[in-house]
Amino acid sequence: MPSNVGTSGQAQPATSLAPPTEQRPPQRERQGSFGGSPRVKHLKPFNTANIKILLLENVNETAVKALRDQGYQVETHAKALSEDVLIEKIRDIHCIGIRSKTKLTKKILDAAEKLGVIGCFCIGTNQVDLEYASQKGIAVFNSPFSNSRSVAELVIAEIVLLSRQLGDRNIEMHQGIWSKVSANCYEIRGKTLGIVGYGHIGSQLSVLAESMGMRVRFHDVVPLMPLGTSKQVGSLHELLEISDFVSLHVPETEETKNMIGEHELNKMKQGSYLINASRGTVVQIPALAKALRSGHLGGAAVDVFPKEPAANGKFFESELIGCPNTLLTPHIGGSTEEAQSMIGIEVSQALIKFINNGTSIGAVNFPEVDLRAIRDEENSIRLCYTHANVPGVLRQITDILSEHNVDKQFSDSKGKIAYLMADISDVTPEQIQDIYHRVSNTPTNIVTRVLY
Ligand SMILES: NC(=O)c1ccc[n+]([C@@H]2O[C@H](COP(=O)([O-])OP(=O)(O)OC[C@H]3O[C@@H](n4cnc5c(N)ncnc54)[C@H](O)[C@@H]3O)[C@@H](O)[C@H]2O)c1
Ligand SMILES: O=C(O)[C@H](O)COP(=O)(O)O
Repeated sequence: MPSNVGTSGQAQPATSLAPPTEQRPPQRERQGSFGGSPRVKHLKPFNTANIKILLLENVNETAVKALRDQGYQVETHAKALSEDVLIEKIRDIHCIGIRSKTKLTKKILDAAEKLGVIGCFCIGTNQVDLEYASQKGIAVFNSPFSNSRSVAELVIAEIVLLSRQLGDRNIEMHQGIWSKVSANCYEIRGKTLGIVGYGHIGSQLSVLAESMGMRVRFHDVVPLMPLGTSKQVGSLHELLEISDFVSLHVPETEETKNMIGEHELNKMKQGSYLINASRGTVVQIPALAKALRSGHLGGAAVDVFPKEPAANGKFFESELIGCPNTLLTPHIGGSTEEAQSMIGIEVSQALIKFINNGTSIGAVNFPEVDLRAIRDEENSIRLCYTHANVPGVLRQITDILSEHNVDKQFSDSKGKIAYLMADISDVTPEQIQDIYHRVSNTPTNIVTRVLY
């Protein structure tokens, strides 16, 4: 991170921690003063123009604008970058924004010398090595539900399209073939929709499907409140056996990889349909292709694939190409103007709060810590300390801060790391340097930042 946003134990020059007042950006904004409420300090890094942000995969303009408005240097790319280029680019940046295509592996994260925060401008975070990111003190944010409605609406459309074989009729018409059929075409009213994974998308889909007259049953690994008249069933197999449509809405995890293979497809009803808008690895594609070609399944809609092309215009290949009544879409479940705009706003705000204030609320891999606003005093600072979650750390920090006036402090842990925020008042530039130096040299230090 930039000058006053120290990284792994390396002491920063005194000037970067305590710049002369006239060099500071306009950082003091007054809060509305109902009944004389206290003034709050608007924390900002010393020189926001030092903060370099790399946004890939056509992250929405709402985010680009919000981040540029902060004064950060923002570089944008419409596509994902190749591994080699990414390794070069990531070396020097403080924050990266990606969508579902960019894989932030251990190898890539190791190349990132200054990276402090990652924004996934989507729901899924499986493309990031979250555990390794936390070990390196890199916080990861996403947008947990801004595109859920878009995915649910797409699935509703697909249910209707599949049960009327509209994909195939449309292809035929474009080939000049008139083929008016009603055999094996159905209304969706009264049919059973089986939802696997009843989270943000699954539950939204449940409400929409019931409003179309469907009967909804779902399977989830945790007991959840059924919406409307839907019901949770005891097992995946039970759901597969009773459903006319099965729609998958689980995250990519070790448990969901290859969750739907030959055995599961055989459990599904003759002529039923499978929809996958979750992650490509959840379904075994050769087994699905076989079930479609044999006529055991009546059709499928697939939006996500184990291997997806890196960019528009690149070649796509799959065993599903040419299968009967099979709708293939290029991972567009969340690709609507509304969703992308909301995601841009939500994730950029989380990144700004983390960079400027240290707030980790909403991070997927980090303890969630926040403090109320810091007092608007010239010599007050905020210490943000990411450290190994081992006994005795707080005692060391208390020792270091014991000579100072700690206004407030909060810390929390998640797995192997912990995160502490402390607001300290009446500190001189020399004392700030000393605090930074001593905290960042503790043996448990991962990242120490001082904000003012
Ligand atoms: N196609 C797209 O463009 C698109 C868009 C958004 C999200 N997604 C994918 O959809 C997934 C689901 O999104 P969401 O917002 O509903 O997530 P969510 O976290 O709100 O819900 C996921 C649900 O799956 C359940 N679950 C986890 N493991 C399970 C298992 N083994 N068996 C059954 N249930 C299990 C969880 O308990 C949870 O209720 C995301 O993780 C993402 O990968 C795809
Ligand atoms: O995880 C998600 O939100 C979806 O898979 C959408 O990803 P995208 O932003 O790459 O379209």
